[in-house]
Amino acid sequence: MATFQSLQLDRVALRFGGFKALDDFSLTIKAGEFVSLLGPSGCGKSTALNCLSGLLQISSGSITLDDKRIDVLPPERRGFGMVFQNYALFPHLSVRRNVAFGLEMRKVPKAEVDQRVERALATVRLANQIDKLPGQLSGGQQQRVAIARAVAIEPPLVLMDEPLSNLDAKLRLELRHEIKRLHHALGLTTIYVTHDQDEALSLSDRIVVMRDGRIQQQGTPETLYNAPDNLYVARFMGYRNAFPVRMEGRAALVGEGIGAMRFDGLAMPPGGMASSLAFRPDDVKLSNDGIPAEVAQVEYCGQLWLVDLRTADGTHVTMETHERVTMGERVQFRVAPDRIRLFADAYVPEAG
Ligand SMILES: Nc1ncnc2c1ncn2[C@@H]1O[C@H](COP(=O)(O)OP(=O)(O)OP(=O)(O)O)[C@@H](O)[C@H]1O
Repeated sequence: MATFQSLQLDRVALRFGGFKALDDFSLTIKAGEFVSLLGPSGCGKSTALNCLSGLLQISSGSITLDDKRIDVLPPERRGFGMVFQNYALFPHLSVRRNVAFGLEMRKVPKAEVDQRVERALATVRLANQIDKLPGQLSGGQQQRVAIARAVAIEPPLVLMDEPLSNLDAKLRLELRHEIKRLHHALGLTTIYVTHDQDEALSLSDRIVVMRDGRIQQQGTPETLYNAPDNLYVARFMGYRNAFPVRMEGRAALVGEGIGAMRFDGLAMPPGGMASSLAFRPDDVKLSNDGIPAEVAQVEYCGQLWLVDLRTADGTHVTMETHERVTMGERVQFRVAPDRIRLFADAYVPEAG
């Protein structure tokens, strides 16, 4: 496997006409890391990946691999492995020939090509499908061929653009485990684009949350999950209960009048001004002396119930619980102060 110490993007920008799809994008990736770019559709994830691969030419800034400037090189000279959402296999070539293709392009001797193809296919557990055509394989198997093709060239970096999006839920989970296993087994440095919070959390050493072509926050999955910097990142991390907030002394108030929810003992955001508040459904607990609410809706999800609670002033709070509740029931709930985040940024209703 080709090795390096670090890959650095320094103030990279990419403009399509007057539109900045990527702006002031700086990121350092160490060898062996698994880094996810996470964000909604159109935030610039694929653009960032394509700038790395060389499919897009950056407008300004630089990309360096150790001390070598690579943004000036064409894609084939960068030599990164790529895995796309739509597999991008040659339909008329066998699995063996698909995986061999990149090696043949690099003029690797035939005996070594055979060896490396077989090894790569064994790694993704497809050794017994080597002579099939892509059309004779399931979606999950085709994506494993694409992964084998990417790793067979032993690249310094593997770039994956939503590789699991076209698969059904069960296969997605299976292949997610497979990607994690491969990453550890091969020590692959991987940059992974996704809009799926669970994928990013389960796979990554580090997550980079993007918005409008810029980095909002980067950190370990635990940091982003437990301490998002702002409401935008929080929503991506599952803080489904988000509200505008009013401070009265040290108390945070959500809603109006006597039905307002009151939270005490919360940590203020840096700067000391709070405009919004958020917490996750799994941090809402039923309690005998909490905030009164009525159960407005219950969804059974197998392991738990997803419950829509309506407070006295009509505010809706989503709770995940293992306790059975019924529609119309009157309950009380609590959220531990250390599970509630106050943010400086203003509350905006979620799009869609
Ligand atoms: N060739 C292009 N010409 C003009 N604008 C483009 C082009 N390619 C992408 N864009 C715009 O750049 C922005 C970022 O696109 P990009 O594909 O990187 O987003 P993304 O986060 O990967 O989204 P998705 O998850 O939908 O693929 C979008 O607003 C998109 O419309």
